[in-house]
Amino acid sequence: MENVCLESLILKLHDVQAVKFGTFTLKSGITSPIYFDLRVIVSYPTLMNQGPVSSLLYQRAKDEDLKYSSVCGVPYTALPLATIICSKHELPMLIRRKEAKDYGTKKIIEGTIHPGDTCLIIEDVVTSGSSVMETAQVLQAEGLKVTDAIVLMDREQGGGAMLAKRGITLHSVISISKLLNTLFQADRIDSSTAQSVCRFIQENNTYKPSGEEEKNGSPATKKPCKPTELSYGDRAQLQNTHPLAAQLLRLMEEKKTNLCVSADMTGCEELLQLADSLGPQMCVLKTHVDILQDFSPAFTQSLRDLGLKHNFLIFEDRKFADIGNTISSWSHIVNAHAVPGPGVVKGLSAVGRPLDRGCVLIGQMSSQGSLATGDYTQAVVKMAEEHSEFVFGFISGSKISNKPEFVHMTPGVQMQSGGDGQGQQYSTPDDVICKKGSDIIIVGRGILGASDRVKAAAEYREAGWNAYTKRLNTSSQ
Ligand SMILES: O=c1ccn([C@@H]2O[C@H](COP(=O)(O)O)[C@@H](O)[C@H]2O)c(=O)[nH]1
Repeated sequence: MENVCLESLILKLHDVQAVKFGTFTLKSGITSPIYFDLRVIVSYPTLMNQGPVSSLLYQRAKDEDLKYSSVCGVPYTALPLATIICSKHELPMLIRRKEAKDYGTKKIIEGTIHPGDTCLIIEDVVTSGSSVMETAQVLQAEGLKVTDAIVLMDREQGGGAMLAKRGITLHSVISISKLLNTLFQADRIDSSTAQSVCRFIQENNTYKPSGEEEKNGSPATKKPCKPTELSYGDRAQLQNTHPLAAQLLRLMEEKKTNLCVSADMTGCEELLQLADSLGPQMCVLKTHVDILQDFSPAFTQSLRDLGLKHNFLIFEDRKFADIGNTISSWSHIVNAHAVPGPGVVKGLSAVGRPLDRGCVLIGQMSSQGSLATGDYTQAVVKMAEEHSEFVFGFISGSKISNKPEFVHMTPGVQMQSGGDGQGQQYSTPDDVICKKGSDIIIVGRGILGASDRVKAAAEYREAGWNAYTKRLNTSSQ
């Protein structure tokens, strides 16, 4: 099924308000942040007919190579869809009545029934799967076989698993994940709406597997709703992305690197040589200039020149935690603890913003026993969101904000997990980027301690990038 076609259908469904976001009370009494009203599509003939709905439903059955002799739409919304499919492809149709007539034939199924034949069910939206099941039972009572159902929109709330348990395979044209991703990427919804819908879907699964199934894995278990991961390049283009974060994400995509080298050394010359030799491998060079014994303003200029030469940003890891009237204005990125309160960000921003600098807040630390956890980390995320004109990301062990405009940078990375015996805790590039959802690996001694630093940096770069592409590929769709 062509993606472009699917995406254009999703946008059209949103245009005609067949998909709505807000607060809706469902038949069950549950409050949902999303509502589907596909009944409206009957008023849009191009959407129904030449438009993609009926053709995509038919195509889905074709893609699965399903064998069936008749088609039955679940009343009422799917009735006209089944009609279009059957008339276009010259297939016999069956109509299920909601109530049997109390006169004449008293039939509940209209059309010619050939017991033993297979009937394909068509449905507009599936939540629990009960409507598909009711129709299947009526058809089965007439001697028909029902093995598959095609649905335009699967809410991914357990309908597929329930039907699978009863021998019916559900094939969906649009998954909720695909819908959310398409609308998000088209700027129709923001990331917090996408996240809240996902949460709702995950927390409101209608299928309760039996104890035995839980042990053995429930039938047709799907990947949970999860918005598709945006690439670094896509995130650079988001409206809310800070200009410095956009520059960083763009250069990461271009250079294919998410490696930040932590240049913890005491001599300017050695540091400049390192920056020059590792420049092609990294997106950021992190410094601790307070440990440089021969620091001078000329050094910062040379470092900036190398940044331009190799297209990397400079991050001075000063970890400001004061009232905020001091800042190193020569580095692109600074970081701060949130402990002093928002004043630290305001102070740094007063100097840094006019120079197009940006700040990352320390949300978590890699050191053993760190107090930056739980509510503290959440408070840091809130502070970042409230000061996103200057704060564009975090130092953290994992992704701590779902907003794709924020960049996560993780220290404590080596090829083998473990520790340095002095409190530093190491995770691998794959753990940090793929499993924990961070964006940038910060590597110090893993590279500085290697006999061949260029080779080691290339290996970390490759490991970090592979973990990122793996993450992109394993996200839904
Ligand atoms: O939580 C934190 C915050 C910052 N760092 C800094 O990262 C590097 C890590 O160096 P390695 O040699 O790779 O251990 C270092 O500059 C720290 O100051 C951190 O480790 N943890």
